[in-house]
Amino acid sequence: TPNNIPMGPLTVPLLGNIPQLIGRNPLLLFRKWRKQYGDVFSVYMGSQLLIVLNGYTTIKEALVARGNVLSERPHNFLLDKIKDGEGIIFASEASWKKQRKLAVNCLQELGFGRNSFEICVADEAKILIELIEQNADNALNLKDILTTCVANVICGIMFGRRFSHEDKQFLDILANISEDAKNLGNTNILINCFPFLQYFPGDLLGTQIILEHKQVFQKFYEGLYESHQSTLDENNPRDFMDLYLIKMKNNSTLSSKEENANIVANLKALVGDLFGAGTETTSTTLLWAVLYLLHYPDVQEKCYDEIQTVLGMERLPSLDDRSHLPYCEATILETLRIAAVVPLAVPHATTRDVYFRGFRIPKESSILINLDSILHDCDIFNDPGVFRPERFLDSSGQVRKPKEFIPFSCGRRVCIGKKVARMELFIFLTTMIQKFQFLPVDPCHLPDLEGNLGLSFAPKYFQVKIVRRQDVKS
Ligand code: HEM
Repeated sequence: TPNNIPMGPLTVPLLGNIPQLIGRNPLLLFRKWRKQYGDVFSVYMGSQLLIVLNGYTTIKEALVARGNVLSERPHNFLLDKIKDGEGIIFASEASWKKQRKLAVNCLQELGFGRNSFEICVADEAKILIELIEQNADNALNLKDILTTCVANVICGIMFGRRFSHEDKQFLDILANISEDAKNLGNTNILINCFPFLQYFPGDLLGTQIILEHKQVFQKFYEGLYESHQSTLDENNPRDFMDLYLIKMKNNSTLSSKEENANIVANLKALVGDLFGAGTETTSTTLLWAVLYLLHYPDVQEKCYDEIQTVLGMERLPSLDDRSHLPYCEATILETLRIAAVVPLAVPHATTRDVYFRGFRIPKESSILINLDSILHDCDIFNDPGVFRPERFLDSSGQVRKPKEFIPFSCGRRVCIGKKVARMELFIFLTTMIQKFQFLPVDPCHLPDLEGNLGLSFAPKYFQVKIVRRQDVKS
């Protein structure tokens, strides 16, 4: 290929590979193109070059050994419009380092990801059970209940409070996050290549809606910031917002209005990143877990039996039980693998020309980290399309995690919420399985295992029939 850029599928003038991708599942196309062009191939979105990296060895080398030059985030039209402050997820290298370090410090001080944090998760799991209980015996879409409970775990740490399941503003915020996660993937492609499409009447690509949501988020975070600022006690930080404000004040050399505005914009961006990333991903994984349990009732029964043997019906699961519930833990790992909720990670980029595996990755091209190519690699995971928790157990029945299992990515940009996500998945899922049996609404038509790919990979709308375990007829 010209200039040593990786090979890739044939392109159409002006549009690149957009015609092949629109309306298709890119993950399936990428599997095919990997076979044709190898672990490093090119895709063009209009004139924009995307380098797609596949396979464990290639991705590990790119993100760890070459992480210093391949961990930037790309700029694009829509992101630049959405962004106000820096945040972490889409921040570019210079401010990212500072923001990520600060966020990780604050979260660690608050016990995020440590066992002390478990109480927040366990309390929310009890509420989850009550809410499901109220709807047992009916056909139920679990999405809203799960999302609200997962979001409230993050709200506890970020804002020191939880929100009611009937709070209209909160529910709207969560619905907006979910809609954006779904739309951003598709909208991103076209609007970034052809920004003039934003002027087409009728909000053809849903760009306006994304920008309107941004205003709603800003108002929500603004309200929380103001209530924190006006009641801040520097010697007694209550939550992430307090800690961040105190740290920024102590670090600050200037006290100009401009700097204050900057701090507030960065705080809102950071809180938005943690709230968005922490809510959508974990609740979607739980939803996939329930969907797979419908398709694999034997797995559901094995999890239930294990919980019964170790905990019985009354004592709720805690993190200390994790090592005694290896089958349940393996079921969670298998869900993270097969569902691959963030299958293309978050796009990476380069700030200069980089030579990688004999190819040139030109400055400012986007790099897609195809985690799906690892999690569904048949050389690593036999029969990757089959849901089989046993693959994560060794011969003595203990959990065995291959080094290639990286649903949270790896290297400098590795997910900062992975410990907390694993904790939430364990407590929420085992508590639900202990109390309820999940059944298909129509046993002859199981809900689809195909998902929708946006920023995350989410199941299509489905309902489930829930029966209290004490009512299950043996
Ligand atoms: C099942 C749940 C989750 C999955 C599968 C997941 C997966 C990922 C992946 C694949 C990335 C991209 C890494 C890269 O660009 O190479 C990421 C980034 C990130 N995740 Fe998660 N995540 C989950 C939960 C969470 C939670 C609970 C939080 C926080 C509360 C969180 C916060 C973040 C942040 C802030 C980043 C950006 C890191 C950076 O750019 O430096 N995630 N996550």
